[in-house]
Formats: sequence, structure tokens, C-alpha cells
Amino acid sequence: MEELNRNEKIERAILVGIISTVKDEESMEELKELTLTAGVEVIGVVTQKRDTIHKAHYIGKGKLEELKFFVENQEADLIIVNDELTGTQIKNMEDFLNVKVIDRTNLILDIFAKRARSKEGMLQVELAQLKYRLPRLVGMGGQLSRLGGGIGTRGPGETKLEADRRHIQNRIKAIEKKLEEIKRHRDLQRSRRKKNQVPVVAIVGYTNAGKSTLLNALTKAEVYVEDKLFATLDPTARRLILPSGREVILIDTVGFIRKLPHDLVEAFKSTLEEVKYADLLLHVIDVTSPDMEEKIKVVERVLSDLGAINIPKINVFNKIDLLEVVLKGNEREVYISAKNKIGFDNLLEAIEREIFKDVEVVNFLLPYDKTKEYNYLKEKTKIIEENYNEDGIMIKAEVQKETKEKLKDFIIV
Ligand SMILES: Nc1nc2c(ncn2[C@@H]2O[C@H](COP(=O)(O)OP(=O)(O)OP(=O)(O)O)[C@@H](O)[C@H]2O)c(=O)[nH]1
Ligand SMILES: [Mg+2]
Repeated sequence: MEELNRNEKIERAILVGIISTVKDEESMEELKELTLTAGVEVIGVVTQKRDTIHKAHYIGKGKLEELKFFVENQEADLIIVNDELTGTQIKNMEDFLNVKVIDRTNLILDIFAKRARSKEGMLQVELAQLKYRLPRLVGMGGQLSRLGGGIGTRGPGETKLEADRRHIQNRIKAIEKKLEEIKRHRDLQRSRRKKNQVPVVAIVGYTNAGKSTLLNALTKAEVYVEDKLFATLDPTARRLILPSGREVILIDTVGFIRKLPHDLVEAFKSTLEEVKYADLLLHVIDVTSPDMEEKIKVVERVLSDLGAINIPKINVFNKIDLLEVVLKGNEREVYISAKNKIGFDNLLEAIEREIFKDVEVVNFLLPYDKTKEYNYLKEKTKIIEENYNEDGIMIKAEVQKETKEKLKDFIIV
């Protein structure tokens, strides 16, 4: 919208990809969505069946000539390639086609750059962009200056290149330092939460699965929801009170996608660490997606990269309002509509069961002078019954192993 207000011309792109398996076709569809999300119009798609990427110019020479014809005929503003390119490949393609060429990674980085809102998110995206640019300075022609617009600007000379490189390296160092500070603050918050024993439930999943809609519906938080990719970049944490009255912290996260740029994962590591330290993961899956299985695999791969594969997980199949069939879940699988709030009872029950499976009911007798212990029980456990008698307070409570161990001297049978 912003662009339109500024009266900018909407750029017209031709998408280019190599197809060797069915997955590549789905990935091309996704590239189309990414392009639209970035606010660019798709005026054509050119694919080539081949097993490997052409070393010099991504697609073969013949296909490249076909593409050139297409570009000139349709007056395309840019080419978007469905794989990550080297600087040389970009340069060769641009020289031949006379039009701006960007790759999938650059496109995703661009979307992230537009969407980042928090200071941390913006720094993380900038870091990923700089790391992407650094090895591509030679090939990328005028892309540094091109940031201000202007298609076809020529590349900088050698000295300029060296200066650019040094400038980028310094900026990378400065950002990394700032991010380190933010991370320290976050670690502190996390350890505080841990001390308070409030369990953390992280919502993860493929982009556009409905994660933010779910967080909003469960907690009435106003988190930005949109039918576009990567609506959420910054982790949002909200309190959720479960039916039993117990409390958990629910965290929304950035969506995953296949071929998620490596630099981006790196840059977002500290944000994604929230996932690593969660007590439970809700993996939200869009049941209407034709390539659902593949998306599940992508998410599981990222979780494994993050070292989060061993955290208990509930698969939350979302958007069932759009299905004709009725599906029945089990302990580790629930079917919901986040939008229409269907299936929430089952979901909350599953969360409760998973998180509090280690709790047991214990009877304590606390002498009246043990106010510290009393407050501890009040805060950390769910008290079922309290009776005041001569020797002290009899308390029946649901406690976790840790609490039981801590107050074992006051347990009665
Ligand atoms: N029909 C239907 N649409 C839903 C449901 N849940 C979410 N949506 C829609 O799916 C789209 C994406 O929802 P979001 O909540 O932004 O998805 P997300 O997973 O947070 O996406 P990112 O932040 O981009 O990763 C929006 O248009 C929602 O309205 C549902 O239960 N049923
Ligand atoms: Mg979201």
C-alpha cells in the first residue's frame, strides 16, 4: 500500500525456475506468492527442465535467448529466479538480458525487510542482507546503489568495491554487537520466566498456516494477521490461562518456508531460540494446502536445525472450516479452525495434558510460621483444598516434581 501511495510504478516480473521434480513445481507456485507478497506483478513464468543449474547463467543458453525475447516483448522490469544465484550468475544474466535479476533469497530478504517492525527484527534482516550481499558485490553490479531505485546502474570500480566491502564488514560487526546486547536482555527474561516456572508454549509452522490467528483467538491479542507470507517477524508472547486455571506463556513465531535463506536463519537464530527453550510446540498445519506433507517436513527440518526436535509437540491441523470431512484427532493431533474457534476445547486439553503430565496431587501440612513456603505453594501450584487446623494449614495441591522435592519435609500421607 505504501508504495501505491507514493505513486510508485508496480514492477513487472518474469519468474524463472528449473524444474527437475514435482517439488520444484510447487516451489514455483510459492515463488509466485512470494512475488505478490513483495508487491510485484507476475507477468510470466519461464521454466526449464534440467537436472542441474547452469554454472554461468542458471538456465541454458537457448532458454536464456527465449527469455530475452520474452523480456523485451513484455517490457518486464525484472527477472526473479527460484534459486540462490552466485554474483557471477546474476551479472551474466543481467548483462545478457539487460534487465534486473534477483534470486529467491533476495526476494525473501526484501519481504522481511518490509515487514520487520521491532528494532531487533530490523537489525536481523539487515544483517542477513549484508551477509547475502558481501560475496556478491562483484556480480551485483549496481545493486548497492540500485537500492535507491534506478534499473541498470553499472557496477562500481575496484577501489569503490574495496571500500564497499569494508563498509559492509564494519556494519556487520556493529549490528552483531547490538544484537548480542538484545540477546542478553532476552536471556535474562527467559531465565526469569524459568524461575517463575511458567511453562512456555511456542506456536511454530509454515508461513500462512494461521499461527497468529491462533494466538489472537486464544489470547485476544491483536497480532497482525494477513493472507500474505511472513506476516509475523517478531516473536510475540502472551499469557494464556488454561481451563484448569493454570497459566502458560504462548509465543507466536516467524513462519518457515522451503529454501529459507541460510543467512536469514542465522540472523534470526536468537529470536528462534525462543522455540528451542519452549516446553511444548504447537505445530500449526494448513490442511487446505495441497503440499501439506512437504511443508510439515520443511518445518521439522528447521526445528531439527534449531535443536528443537526433541521438544514435545502437538500437530495442530488448522482451517478445518474449509474441509467437507470431519476429522477426529488424538493426543498428539488436533483439528481446529483458528478463525472460527472450532476445536479449541480439544486443543486446550491437549496442551494441558502435555504440559502438566508430570504433576501429581500431594498433601502438605505447613506450620503457621512457614509463610515463605505457603506463599510458594500459592504461587507455584494449583491448590485444590486448604484446611486450617491446630498444627498448621493442610494443603492439597497439584505440584510438579520440583516443588514436591523442595517441600518434601512438609508432605503428609
Ligand atoms: N478459513 C480459515 N482461514 C484461516 C484460519 N486460520 C487462519 N486463516 C487465514 O490464513 C491466513 C494466514 O493467517 P496468519 O495467522 O497470518 O498466518 P501465520 O501462520 O501467522 O503467517 P505468517 O506470520 O505469515 O507466518 C489469514 O488470511 C487468516 O485469516 C482458519 O481456521 N480458517
Ligand atoms: Mg503470523
